[in-house]
Amino acid sequence: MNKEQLDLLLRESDRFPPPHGMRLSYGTAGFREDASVLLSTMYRVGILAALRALKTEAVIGLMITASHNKVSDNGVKIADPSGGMLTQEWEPFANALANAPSSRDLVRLINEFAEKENILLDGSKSAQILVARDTRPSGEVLLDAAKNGIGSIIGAVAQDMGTLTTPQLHWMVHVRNKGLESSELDYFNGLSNSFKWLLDSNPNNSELNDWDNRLVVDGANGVGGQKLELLKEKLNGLAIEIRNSGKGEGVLNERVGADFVQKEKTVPCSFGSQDVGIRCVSFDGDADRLVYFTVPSGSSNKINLVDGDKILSLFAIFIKEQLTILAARSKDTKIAFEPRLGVVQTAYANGASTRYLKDLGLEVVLTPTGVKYLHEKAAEYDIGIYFEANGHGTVLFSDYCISLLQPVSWELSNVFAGSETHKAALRLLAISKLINQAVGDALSGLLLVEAILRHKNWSIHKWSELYQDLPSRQLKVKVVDRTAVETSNAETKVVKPPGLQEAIDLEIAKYPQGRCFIRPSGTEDVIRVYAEASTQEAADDLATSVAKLVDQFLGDGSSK
Ligand SMILES: CC(=O)N[C@H]1[C@@H](OP(=O)(O)O)O[C@H](CO)[C@@H](O)[C@@H]1O
Ligand SMILES: [Mg+2]
Repeated sequence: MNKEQLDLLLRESDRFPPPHGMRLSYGTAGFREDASVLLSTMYRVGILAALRALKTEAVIGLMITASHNKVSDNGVKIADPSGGMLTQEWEPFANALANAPSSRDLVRLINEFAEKENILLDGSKSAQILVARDTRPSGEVLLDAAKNGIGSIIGAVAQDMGTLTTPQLHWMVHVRNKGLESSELDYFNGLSNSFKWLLDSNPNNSELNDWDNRLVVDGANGVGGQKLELLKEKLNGLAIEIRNSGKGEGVLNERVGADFVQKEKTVPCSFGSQDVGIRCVSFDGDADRLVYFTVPSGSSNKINLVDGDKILSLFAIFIKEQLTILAARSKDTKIAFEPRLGVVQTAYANGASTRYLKDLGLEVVLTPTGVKYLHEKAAEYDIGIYFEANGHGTVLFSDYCISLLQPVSWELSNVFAGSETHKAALRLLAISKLINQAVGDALSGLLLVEAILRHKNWSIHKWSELYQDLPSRQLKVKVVDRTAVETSNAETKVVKPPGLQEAIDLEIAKYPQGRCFIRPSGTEDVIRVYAEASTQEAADDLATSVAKLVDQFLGDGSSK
């Protein structure tokens, strides 16, 4: 590090002292805390992003959001050159940077790491970082701190993309590094054009006059509703009404949004009896998750949830159908096109969904919780579909798969132009353009769901009846130290503390179709408990008794 760089870092970092007595951790979704303690973290993640951009010689993203968490929280995460999450290999360095007690320690860490990674800190190279934030009031000040961090590495430049959804920023990084157009308008045009194409490729277009095109969207009072307002202008064929768009009285994520709807299975604010039977969808605060639901008739405030597992199932059925159409014709063409299709879930996937997918003949694998794990696994397939039950997911097409699909569609256009086979190839290409290739995206996910439902002429009820969810319950337990719990087998077994898994197994054995696991949350200071059983009462009882066990082994007596 040259003297100019050293002086700059020492001077700037002194302005952002770290909070006392806190241990920050780059968890399931970056750093997340109460916004009031995050200034120094933002500054330091700015440095991290600049180093990553210098190392990879590519555009990097920095997103300020705390997703579904309460409005007083905030957070930050980095998008790698592919548009995916920061490589896990850099997470220990991210932790060390965030927790360095003084400016001198910080500079020492940067120096050592730069040497190890062969990153030149002499200003001889330039680096570009796209920065954005969601609609949280704390975002602006925190973004300034992050820009300061980026500016503390000579040669690194921040480009402020303003207020975006998390997936928009990841998409911009992804396409920018492919040398493609990456403005917000390009994003909206890409989505609306491929959506239109999918609708036009519908075999039953004329019979669909009775398809109910009404859709009511819960924007979680966040950025997603605002962006959908813009996208909506470019969409035909859907009657979208947006509520909780963040323009009115409501508070971000407070009794609204995908996390609330999925975990509480309760009608969100601004929804009610007027919506009975209509297709409704909730985004989370930064619009990287979506779940559908309907409001049943009657006085209860409960909803019928159509969660990430059912979205995954819908995508899987449709893609499999297109592949089957193509395979049937492959003998008539010279092209052998049999891509490997894989489905990736976590232990939170409802057991009924996993069984349903396997019964369809699909290859299903489980990974630990967190998009970085699911994404990595899905990328191993030619077409990999991943979803968390909470509604985060997407469909990944490998470059190899796209490179085959393109000539297949051309060859088919010569011999079978306009045929179902030709359309199947074009539909798969349209899906690969519509669905976000970098991360789960509520906007593109919504359009793909809508296109498929319309294609199949399915109501949300028909979709919901693909299989019956097993009753489930999720609880959180506050413990003294959540890192005391260690797990294995995609988080389904506890390995530490000793004896806890055996005690959980004894509880599970009491319930027909019982399944239960615990794991430390990566975004909250709690242990999460998930239980499934043949009745709701049994799932509730199993979750409660295992929460008690967690409390006995680790707790401070205040489970909630
Ligand atoms: C049970 C659950 O929904 N966990 C969520 C939640 O992580 P935890 O590590 O469980 O706090 O937030 C993550 C980031 O959004 C998401 O990937 C994950 O699925
Ligand atoms: Mg989110």
